[in-house]
Amino acid sequence: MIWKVLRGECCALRAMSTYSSLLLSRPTDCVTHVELNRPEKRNAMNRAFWSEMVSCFSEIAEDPDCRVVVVSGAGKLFTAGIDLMDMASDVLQPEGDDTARISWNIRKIISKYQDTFTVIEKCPKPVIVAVHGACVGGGVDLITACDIRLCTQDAWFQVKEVDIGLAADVGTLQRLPKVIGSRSLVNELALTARKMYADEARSCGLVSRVFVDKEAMMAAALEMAAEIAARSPVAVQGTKVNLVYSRDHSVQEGLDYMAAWNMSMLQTQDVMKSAQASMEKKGPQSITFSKL
Ligand SMILES: CCC/C=C/C=C/C(=O)SCCNC(=O)CCNC(=O)[C@H](O)C(C)(C)COP(=O)(O)OP(=O)(O)OC[C@H]1O[C@@H](n2cnc3c(N)ncnc32)[C@H](O)[C@@H]1OP(=O)(O)O
Repeated sequence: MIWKVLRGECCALRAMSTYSSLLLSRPTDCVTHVELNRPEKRNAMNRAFWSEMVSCFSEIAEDPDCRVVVVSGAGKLFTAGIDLMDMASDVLQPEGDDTARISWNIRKIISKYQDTFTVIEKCPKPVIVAVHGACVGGGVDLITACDIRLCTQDAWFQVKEVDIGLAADVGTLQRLPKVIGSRSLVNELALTARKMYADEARSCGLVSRVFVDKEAMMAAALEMAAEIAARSPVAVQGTKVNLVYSRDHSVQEGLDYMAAWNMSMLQTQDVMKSAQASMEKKGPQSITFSKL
C-alpha cells in the first residue's frame, strides 16, 4: 500500500502497474481512471496497447479496491484507432509457410485483438467511457464494450475500417447493433465510414449524455463513478454481469441465470445494510461495504 493525497483527501492506494500506452490513477476512493496515453500519436492503438489493455483490465477485475472504472483519452482526442504504422509488423506479416498456417496465425492474432476489448465486458466492475474529439475505428470497438458512454459536444465517431480495406473485426459489428436501436443506421455507419457527431450519437443512444467540454465531462464521469462506487459492490457487479448476460440470451435464460446468481448473492450482508439505511432515509454513502 502507498498513501497519496488526491483532491485534498487522503486515500489508501495499492501500487498501480505501469504501462507504456495507458496511465492508471485513482482519482477518488474505489474509482480507477484508465487514460489512453499516447497523445502525441492521438492515442493510436499500438502493439503495447493491445496487450496492456488485457493486463490492465485483468488487474482491475481482481482489485478489491476498485469498484468502478473511468476510461478517457489524453490530449487532443480520444483515439485515432489502430496504429497504422505499427499494424504492419503484427497483423499484416503473420508467420507461416503455407496458406493454412498463415491463416491459422492470422486467426490467432485477430482473436487476441478481440480479447483487448472483451476484457472490458468481462470485467465485473462497471466501465464508464468519456470520449472527446475523435473516436475512430478501434475506438468504436472499445467504447461499445463499455457500460456507459459519455461524450463532449465536439466528439465524433467513425467506423473507419472499410476505408482501410477491412471489415471491422474486433467488436463493432457485433456490439454496435446491440447498442443502437436502428439496424439501418449501424449498417450505414459501417458501410460508408461516415462520421457521426455528438448530437446524433446522443439521439441514437450510442452515448447517454453530451457535455460542453472535456472538463465538464470528466467531472460528471467521476461524479457518476463515485455514485456507483458508493453502492454495494455485490449489487453493482451482479447487475453488470446479468445485464451483459441478458443482452445475449432470451428473457427466460436471463431470468434463470439471475435466479441462480441471486440464490447466493441475496445472502449478502449488503442487503440488510442497504435496506436499513434506506429505512432510516440515509444514502448509500453512509454505509461501509466489505471489499469484494
Ligand atoms: C486485427 C486488427 C483489428 C483492428 C482494427 C482497427 C481498425 C481501425 O482502427 S481503422 C482506423 C485507423 N485510423 C485512421 O485511419 C485515423 C488516422 N488518423 C487521422 O485521421 C488523424 O490523425 C485524426 C483525424 C485522428 C487526428 O488528426 P490531427 O490533425 O489531430 O492529428 P495528425 O496530425 O493527423 O496526427 C498527429 C500524429 O499522430 C499520428 N497518428 C494519427 N493517427 C494515427 C494512426 N491511426 N496510426 C498511427 N499514427 C497516427 C500521426 O501520424 C502524427 O504523428 P507525427 O507525424 O509523428 O506527428
